Amino acid sequence: MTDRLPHEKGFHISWDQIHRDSRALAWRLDGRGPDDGAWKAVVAITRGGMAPAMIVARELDIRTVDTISVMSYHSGGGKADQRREARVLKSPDTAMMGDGTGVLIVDDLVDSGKTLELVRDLYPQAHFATVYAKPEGEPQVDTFITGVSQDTWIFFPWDMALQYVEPYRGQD
Ligand SMILES: O=P(O)(O)OC[C@H]1O[C@H](OP(=O)(O)OP(=O)(O)O)[C@H](O)[C@@H]1O
Ligand code: HPA
Ligand SMILES: [Mg+2]
Repeated sequence: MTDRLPHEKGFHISWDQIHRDSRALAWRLDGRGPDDGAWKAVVAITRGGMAPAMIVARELDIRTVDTISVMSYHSGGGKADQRREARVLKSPDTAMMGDGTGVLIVDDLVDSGKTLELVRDLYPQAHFATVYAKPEGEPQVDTFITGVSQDTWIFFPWDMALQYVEPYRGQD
């Protein structure tokens, strides 16, 4: 069961498209680190940020890669007053992270911004990059490639499978 509702539109991303868009993100970030443009490390926000982070690390030849595990969930009682919250399940290496200076923190998308808000509180000097961004979360992200409307649900390739669909004009 996803919290997909009440999203009106679906944006279906193929492996090829997430690869192309993640490479575009890497090229956008190249040379923008604090130390003569270099980045110290890449940290993926698991799990959705792992594929984009791997591509960014490969494109920018960064070999210090770590993860921060964040789980978002709905808190509160009935559906109406449920708030989207997030908590950290696993942290990256403390010595490497410091205040986040020189660290690229990568995720697949920002929606409400709750996930990035939580991580930014921990590492305020890090650079936050996502492949996709919805308007509500844009204030939390420093660099993103493609904006999508708030009422769009993004389907990632790891959440989908190729399957048969009936012809447009069914047999009589
Ligand atoms: O801006 P927000 O409203 O916080 O939503 C964005 C986050 O939600 C999704 O992760 P999810 O929490 O579903 O976990 P997963 O990446 O492990 O699937 C997505 O990968 C982002 O990390
Ligand atoms: N797609 C997939 N996962 C998500 C989304 C989305 O649009 N928003 C929050 N998590
Ligand atoms: Mg995620």
